[in-house]
Amino acid sequence: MWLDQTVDLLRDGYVFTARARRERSSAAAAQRPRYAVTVRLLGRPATVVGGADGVRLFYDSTRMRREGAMPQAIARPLFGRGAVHGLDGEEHRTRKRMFVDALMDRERVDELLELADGLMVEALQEWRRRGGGVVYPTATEVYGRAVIRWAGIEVPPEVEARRADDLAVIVDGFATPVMPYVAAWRRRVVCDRWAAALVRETRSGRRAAPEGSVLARVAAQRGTDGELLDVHTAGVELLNVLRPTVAVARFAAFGAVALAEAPEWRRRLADEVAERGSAVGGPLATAFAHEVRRVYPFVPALAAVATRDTEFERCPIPAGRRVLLDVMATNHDPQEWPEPSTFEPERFLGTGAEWSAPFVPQGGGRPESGHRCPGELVAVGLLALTCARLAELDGRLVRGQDLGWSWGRIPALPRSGVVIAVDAQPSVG
Ligand code: HEM
Repeated sequence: MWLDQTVDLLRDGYVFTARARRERSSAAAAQRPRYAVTVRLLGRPATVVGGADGVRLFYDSTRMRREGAMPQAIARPLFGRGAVHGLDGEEHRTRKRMFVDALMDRERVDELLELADGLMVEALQEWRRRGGGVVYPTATEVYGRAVIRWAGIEVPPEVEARRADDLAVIVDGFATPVMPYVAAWRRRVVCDRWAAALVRETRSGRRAAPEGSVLARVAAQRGTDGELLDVHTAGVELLNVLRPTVAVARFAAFGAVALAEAPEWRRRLADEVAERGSAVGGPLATAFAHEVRRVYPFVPALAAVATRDTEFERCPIPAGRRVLLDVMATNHDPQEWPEPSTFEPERFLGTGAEWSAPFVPQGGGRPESGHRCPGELVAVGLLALTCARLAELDGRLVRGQDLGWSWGRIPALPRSGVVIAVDAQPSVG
């Protein structure tokens, strides 16, 4: 068996699978599989799949499980111990229903988006006063404050800001040795304690959580045995709503870059806000957000384990083999996406492409019945309103900043955070 490639994965990040495919399949170029390549990670072989067929295989729960798929060294700091991400079968269905009920209710999500929009307008007014600002930290704080309040967690504003920062540090460092990873773990411990205390206080009646709020739901959540989840696990799941919402700020930074590179879309989005009198839920801004999620890097790959012998592109996958879904390559598959490198939001205008098999920025299949992300309404809504407000702001990128990112650093982010200058204008909103 060939050498372990875990170090290559840490070094190559997003381009690891592409590089592995190129190196392994050059000998058989005529018969080159589109996705299938077997790599060796953490001492075990793993087979890469992708494209629409790969997505169908990966989300076939009769052939794949999640338990043991993600290395604990990554899953623990990012998702927390006992999180929904690693569950299977009835246990997963029971836990997942809570997320789907809380996060896929359009009316409730609209309340979150309106709250976030109000905070975003305030933040951008402050930018106007100061002559500009930086997209990533601003979006981190706005999304953090909004989701904490919407989740039914009443805490002082400085705690909202601190927790938003903690959660952003977890996302930033979970896959990057050494200092970012240590920082991520430190913040994980702090956030776990905080979230467990919120659950404990809610259960004991010392804290009021509005009915139907995320906090009320996690505090009341039961396992398949009918018992309340232990406070640690309930807290972990509370954070599994807050943390990824804050992480949408990474897409916001990329969205700001995309807007700067597409002046025509900037005009269209600004006009849409003016016509609709709202930045929430605009069809053009929503299509723009989908295209940002398709084009820019966030999740590189997902992991499962085969539960029985199967195959992909004639490559045998024995039971027990780790399987990686190549998210980045699937979102850029030239057989599925014409001119995949071109930024073109029209692909998502009234086409339903956001529900097509090869669109997997937040996983594939159905959120109700599989592991697909239940937070897409939230993520797309926040990203769309942010792009719409930035379009309306009509700022410009500050020259000389480093908008590049490292393909080796997961998750990616433009290095400058995206610095925007704004001319003094009368305030709107
Ligand atoms: C930054 C934008 C986001 C990205 C890129 C993202 C991506 C993903 C991906 C790739 C998965 C795994 C899918 C799978 O394993 O098959 C996932 C799962 C999940 N996401 Fe998101 N997500 C985002 C935002 C959100 C938001 C805003 C929420 C909550 C408000 C959320 C909550 C979850 C939860 C609870 C799961 C676990 C689902 C399960 O295992 O059944 N995510 N997300």
